[in-house]
Amino acid sequence: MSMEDYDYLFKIVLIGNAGVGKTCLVRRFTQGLFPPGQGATIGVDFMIKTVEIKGEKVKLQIWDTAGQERFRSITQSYYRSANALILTYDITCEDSFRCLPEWLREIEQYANNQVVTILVGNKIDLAEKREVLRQRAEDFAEAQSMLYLETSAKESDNVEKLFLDLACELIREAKQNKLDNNDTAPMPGEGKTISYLSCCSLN
Ligand SMILES: Nc1nc2c(ncn2[C@@H]2O[C@H](COP(=O)(O)OP(=O)(O)OP(=O)(O)O)[C@@H](O)[C@H]2O)c(=O)[nH]1
Repeated sequence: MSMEDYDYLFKIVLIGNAGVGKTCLVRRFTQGLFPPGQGATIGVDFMIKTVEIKGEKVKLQIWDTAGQERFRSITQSYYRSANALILTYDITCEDSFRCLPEWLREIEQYANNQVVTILVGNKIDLAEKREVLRQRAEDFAEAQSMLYLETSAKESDNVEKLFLDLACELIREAKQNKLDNNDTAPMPGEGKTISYLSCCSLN
């Protein structure tokens, strides 16, 4: 019998400006809590959570990177081995949205070209402070062939959905790759689009 206690292992890396809520999203998902007075991440942090999807055990290795510019050279080295990237911004902070093209350049430069990327607008509990309209973010995500989801780490809105839908998509891709026997591996530089995930609707 195998010593491994899971069917799949995926690496998910969170990136985005400082203060958008990456650490809170990870803590909410892995520990079910919203940490009071969450300090800035130094370098990179990581957590593990194993979930069961349709009878298969999926181990998620979740890497939480520091948004601050001065850690960029450390965090870049985590992109390459990522199966999925969660590009996060704060819906109450126009600046964090305006920086997205910069993050996309980082992804293009450092991530592998099969990486699955999802754009997340966090802090939807602060609706009255919203600076980035949902439609604008959806249009941006669509133009970049990314999925889009809005979350609240504080209120636990869409946080489970974010990670579980990603896990479903990664399983689907892993199965597809096995079937294709790598015949249809994307050409270098070719982006990866994913269709929206209804396979694991959990609500
Ligand atoms: N209202 C609200 N506040 C949030 C939410 N998520 C995070 N915050 C707050 O936003 C601040 C930054 O959260 P972090 O999770 O540390 O942000 P980060 O993106 O990990 O920041 P860096 O580690 O510096 O890159 C904290 O004060 C959190 O309490 C949310 O969903 N709603």
